[in-house]
Amino acid sequence: MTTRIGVVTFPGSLDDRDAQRAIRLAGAEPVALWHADHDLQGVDAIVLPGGFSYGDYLRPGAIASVSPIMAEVVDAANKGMPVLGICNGFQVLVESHLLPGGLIRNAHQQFIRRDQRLVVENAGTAWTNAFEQGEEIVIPLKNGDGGFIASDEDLKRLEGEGLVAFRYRGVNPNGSLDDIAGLTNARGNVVGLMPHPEHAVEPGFGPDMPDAMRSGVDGLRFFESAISALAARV
Ligand SMILES: NC(=O)CC[C@H](N)C(=O)O
Repeated sequence: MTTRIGVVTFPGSLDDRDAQRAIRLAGAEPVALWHADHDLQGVDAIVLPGGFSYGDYLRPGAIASVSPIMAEVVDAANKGMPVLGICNGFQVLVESHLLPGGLIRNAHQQFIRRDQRLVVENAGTAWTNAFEQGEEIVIPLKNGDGGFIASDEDLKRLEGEGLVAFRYRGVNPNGSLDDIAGLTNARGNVVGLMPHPEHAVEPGFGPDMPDAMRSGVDGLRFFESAISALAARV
């Protein structure tokens, strides 16, 4: 049976269609979910996409975190459903307390767009199992509020328990603590990151890849990871 992965659209979501397309290219069926509904339509996994949900009012992700659909997403995540938050989706996960810490204005106060090198620090999650531990990947980054912050206590726990899923390599583009680009929960089903895997799923349309050894489709493996994590479960 085809894996069905839901993509939530909030008012102000921008990358929901790209996420749906990435899911399709990875071999799963994308299912459109609406922020005002309480219905997850029986999906197997969920993506919270990038954008500016509710105009980033209050704080990015803050209003989305209390939208009707998020009550269902939090419940499903707590029961083990794979949930991926991309950029604004990561901000929503943090605001929903599914992941710790916060995301604040980039240290240089500018919106940034770049093809970003990352290290996969935890290849044991539902969204990263197709990678090698310590593998370097390149996917686009584009945000204004990507600076990861956390209390000393949370940071110590994240580092100590291997919950840092991705770290920036080369350049720390936004002043994130410990170069943190993405996190996982302890169970490995909830992952959030600032860069955008759904924009690196097709050769020629993703990051500019000067290195001939690279394909530009590193993002596809996030979605393939979830498909195989779900297949292994049944
Ligand atoms: N690309 C995005 O998802 C943008 C996220 C967020 N609203 C920001 O600017 O930080």
